[in-house]
Amino acid sequence: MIVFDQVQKSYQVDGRAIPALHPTDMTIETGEVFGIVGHSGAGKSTLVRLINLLEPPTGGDIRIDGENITRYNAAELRAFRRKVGMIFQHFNLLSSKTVSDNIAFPMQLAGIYSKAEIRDRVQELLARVSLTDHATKYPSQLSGGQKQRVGIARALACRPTILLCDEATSALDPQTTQSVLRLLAEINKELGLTIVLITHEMDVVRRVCDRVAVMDAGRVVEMGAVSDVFLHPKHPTTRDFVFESESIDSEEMQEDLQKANGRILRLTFKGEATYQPLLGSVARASGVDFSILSGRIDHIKDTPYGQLTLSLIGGDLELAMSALEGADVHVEVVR
Ligand SMILES: Nc1ncnc2c1ncn2[C@@H]1O[C@H](COP(=O)(O)OP(=O)(O)OP(=O)(O)O)[C@@H](O)[C@H]1O
Repeated sequence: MIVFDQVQKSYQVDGRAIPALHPTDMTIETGEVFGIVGHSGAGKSTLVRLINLLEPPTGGDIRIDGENITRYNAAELRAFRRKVGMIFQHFNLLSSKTVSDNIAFPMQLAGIYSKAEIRDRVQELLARVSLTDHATKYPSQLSGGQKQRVGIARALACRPTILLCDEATSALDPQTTQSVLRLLAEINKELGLTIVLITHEMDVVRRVCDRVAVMDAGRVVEMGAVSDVFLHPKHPTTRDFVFESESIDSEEMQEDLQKANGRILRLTFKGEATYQPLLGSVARASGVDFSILSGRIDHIKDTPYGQLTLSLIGGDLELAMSALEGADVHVEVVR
């Protein structure tokens, strides 16, 4: 478990302390995939670099599995850093080394593994990231997705318990992004690794994360289960991210809604409710007429969900709303 207790970070610029992370409390559970989303400059990288103490905090305590890592001496810090792997947007591979040698590098640096151990571990990791046939290639001979797979294998070399991902899919096309995210989800499930993933795309959070923190101007402005934050965003920054990921233009949407008659509801179905033929029976029982203004069906990690924006006219609106809520549908009155 990673616990931030009033952790803060300021950078010294021209003799002045500029805050990048205001005092923050946060808990990341062991074995979860935790997303940190925010616009450029929000403080995401700073927050993640505090977890492996690449940046020391200017205040507060960071406890990992009960140990206050901010009090570590140099030797403890070296041992701790082996337990935290990191992957980067631009992969940061060594261009003069082969795929195998890139993966072996952190183990060689650690100086605690035998040659045979390193050789066996590299083979095992090549298989895990499906690059066995590319072992002797150099980074320049690989695609972006393959490079990131090397980055992941290298990060796993010393058997870390935490994997930090800094915009790991931002330089990849959508299809390659999906395959890298699938690999991360697989690693999380099979190795029980805690993954902390920074991104500026809510879609990445939706696909792989269990919980998410939304950052804005050096503060965590919203934090919770992805299904709660994604389906019921509260902070304007979160709403912007969700709308962006759903390609919704909020001004356009407002214009469209103004043209619709009656009461406007936004319904959110989750899990099994997503597939139930509910609207027809509710309309018949309550006598309301409805027209569909927008709708989508998708997944949050493995859970299906659907969202519908409806305008409702006539009939018994109260009855319709309570029937929907009784069927586990979240009902939000838009107008
Ligand atoms: N080494 C540094 N020295 C001074 N200021 C810094 C330093 N690193 C970051 N900052 C500042 O701290 C703030 C947060 O930066 P950070 O890199 O954590 O944001 P971010 O959300 O990761 O942004 P991006 O998505 O662009 O990487 C920014 O205002 C940035 O200019």
